[in-house]
Amino acid sequence: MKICIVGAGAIGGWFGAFLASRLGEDLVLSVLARGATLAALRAQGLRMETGAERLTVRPQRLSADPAELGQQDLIILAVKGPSLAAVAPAVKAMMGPETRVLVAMNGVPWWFFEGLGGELEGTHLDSVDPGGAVAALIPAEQVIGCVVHASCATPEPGLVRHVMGMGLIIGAPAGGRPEPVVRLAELLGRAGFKVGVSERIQRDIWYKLWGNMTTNPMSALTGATCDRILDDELVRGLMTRIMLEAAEIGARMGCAIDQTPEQRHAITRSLGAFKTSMLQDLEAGRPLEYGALIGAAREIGQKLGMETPFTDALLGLVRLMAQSRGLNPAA
Ligand SMILES: NC(=O)C1=CN([C@@H]2O[C@H](COP(=O)(O)OP(=O)(O)OC[C@H]3O[C@@H](n4cnc5c(N)ncnc54)[C@H](OP(=O)(O)O)[C@@H]3O)[C@@H](O)[C@H]2O)C=CC1
Ligand SMILES: CC(C)(CO)C(=O)C(=O)O
Repeated sequence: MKICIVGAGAIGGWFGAFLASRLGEDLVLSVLARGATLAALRAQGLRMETGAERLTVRPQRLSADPAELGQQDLIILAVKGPSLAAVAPAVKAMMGPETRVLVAMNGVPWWFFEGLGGELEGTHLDSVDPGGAVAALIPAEQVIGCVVHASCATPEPGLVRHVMGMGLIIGAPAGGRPEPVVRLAELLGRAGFKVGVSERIQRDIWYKLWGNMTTNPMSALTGATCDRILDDELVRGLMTRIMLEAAEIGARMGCAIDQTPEQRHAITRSLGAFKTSMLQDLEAGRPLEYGALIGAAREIGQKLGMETPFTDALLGLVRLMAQSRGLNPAA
């Protein structure tokens, strides 16, 4: 099987290292990378620290040019939201009619309303895919959605630090249990991931977003780890207000959440002191992915005619901070 990782950072590297080390010869692993990451992968291989284990795998093909990597059976797309539009043509270049693209990214994806049904079916979100360029290149029929329940970091290019979690939930935008999804779940399971198949993956995405849309921006704004954010009753209270808005949106669009914000806070709090990927980006001077994490919630609310004052305030703050630090372009 030919698998290509697009976005060989924390999550892409985590996928690549487990797949290559556990599936060995059944796999031809390619990595599309550039700059310092490509140089490090060429010089030292893909390295991962997971618990006490230190792994180094050697992907068979490494390139910044998708033409050199060729057509793939599976592409694992694990870039941050702000890189999506730039990388989509490279994904397209490696796709044939049977290729599946596993979208392992946080937030609302560009294909969210392709197959969900309900009043927003077919809706396009500019906060995620301005102008629809990504949707035109990567059709929803070839996408497999994915929720990642893990935490990883890249202390240096080509090195992944796996902090916790092996959980994946995957599913097709149109729902059900189509054969390619079931086969992929089996393959990922053989590589050591704990995989669930969802018959309505948008619900799982919305539920994960329910945590990330507050925790990630709050961590970037405050510089605090998740435990400290949730132990501060004023910050936690604001997060609760935002989550109540998102829960209402979810209920309207068929992604109802069967929990209270306090129950969700307790789950995140139990994970202890860790830095969200957005805080890691801030510290590394990289763009922040607020579009898919919180801009999308506001945009969906607007399309449903719902007011989201707390969500809007958090979006305004994190967006302005990112723009004033020169991390994201001014709108
Ligand atoms: N980290 C975590 O613990 C978790 C992250 N997630 C989500 O997973 C997704 C990926 O996050 P994460 O792995 O942390 O991100 P990283 O920033 O660690 O990795 C993204 C990678 O994409 C690469 N990339 C970006 N643009 C291009 C391009 N044009 N060509 C080639 N490579 C490119 C970057 O390379 P370069 O350095 O060259 O820009 C980088 O290596 C995000 O949506 C995140 O929210 C979900 C759960 C947990
Ligand atoms: C907070 C965490 C690790 C939750 O899984 C995450 O998704 C992120 O850092 O973006």
